[in-house]
Amino acid sequence: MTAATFTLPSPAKLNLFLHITGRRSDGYHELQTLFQFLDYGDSLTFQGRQDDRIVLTPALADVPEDQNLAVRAAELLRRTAGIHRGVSLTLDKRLPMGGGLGGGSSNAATTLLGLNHLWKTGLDVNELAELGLALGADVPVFVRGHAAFGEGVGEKLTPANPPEDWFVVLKPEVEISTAEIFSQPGLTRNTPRITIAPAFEGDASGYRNDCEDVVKQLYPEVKTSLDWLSTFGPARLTGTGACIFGRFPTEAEARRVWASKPSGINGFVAKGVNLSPLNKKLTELE
Ligand SMILES: C[C@](O)(CO)[C@H](O)COP(=O)(O)OP(=O)(O)OC[C@H]1O[C@@H](n2ccc(N)nc2=O)[C@H](O)[C@@H]1O
Ligand SMILES: Nc1ncnc2c1ncn2[C@@H]1O[C@H](COP(=O)(O)OP(=O)(O)OP(=O)(O)O)[C@@H](O)[C@H]1O
Repeated sequence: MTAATFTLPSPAKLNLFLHITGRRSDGYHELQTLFQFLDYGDSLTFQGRQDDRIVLTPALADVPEDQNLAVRAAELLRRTAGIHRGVSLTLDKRLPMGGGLGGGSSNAATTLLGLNHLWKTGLDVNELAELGLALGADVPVFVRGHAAFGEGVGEKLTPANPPEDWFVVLKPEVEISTAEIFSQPGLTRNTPRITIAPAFEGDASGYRNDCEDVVKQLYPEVKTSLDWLSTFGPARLTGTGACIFGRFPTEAEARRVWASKPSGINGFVAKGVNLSPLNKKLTELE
């Protein structure tokens, strides 16, 4: 039975590595990346409505409601499924925006899966992932809900099982636009393609994030935070930044490092998970 009101997680992702292997004729970059989810993120509450309006509260500063990826996902699903139902969405935003944690993409995926459930739209996961891709390159991995090796612009996904380590995630106080980083002349775009075994279970620390050097040059705050976090263990940029993460085998070690961080820098401690908390919760609802 579909409950009238329910809440679903909208987790963060990390790019455990991010290689740029080329550029397509439309300017988009060909990537190879390893996505893993965090057991930390936003949440969305879904409540059916008597009318056909899609309403999101509270509003996000700087994002008009009709451009919010959750609202765009709801409209796209409704149009595709040819239905006329409404919904009230309540967004509990914890993830920093423009941080490389995929918050907007995750909100879109949670909305697609949540409304497929509420409206009994009956689309399968492949159809939902394809719809999601029209909203953003990171949406399909959140829809599928399994850690994955991503290729293309991130939409060709092979399930993976990297170690479920603990992470200290820091958000240096800068805003970084993905478009700005991908348009930098100094970005390397020729990393040789790698092959990883299906269901990769290895350690991503031998690989890198190709955006890191450019981001560190443009944003010294990111370099300072990375230099500090690297003194405790492997540390890296996620996506095009601004967030960086350090990897630790235990929660206790991650929390010890977190406790010693310089004042004035935000972030959180979270566990890396290969099954998305979203898909786990949906299974319980169904
Ligand atoms: C960096 C990643 O987070 C890695 O997971 C994603 O590839 C970002 O993908 P996304 O959120 O869909 O990116 P958007 O914010 O829509 O992209 C903004 C702009 O970045 C550039 N862009 C983005 C992704 C990509 N593979 N190549 C690009 O060149 C394009 O100019 C695009 O217009
Ligand atoms: N629901 C939403 N949550 C966050 N950002 C949104 C949302 N809807 C639209 N946006 C817009 O999308 C932009 C990117 O937000 P997001 O949090 O996904 O960035 P990101 O973490 O850098 O993502 P990525 O790693 O996919 O590049 C924001 O700056 C904002 O303008």
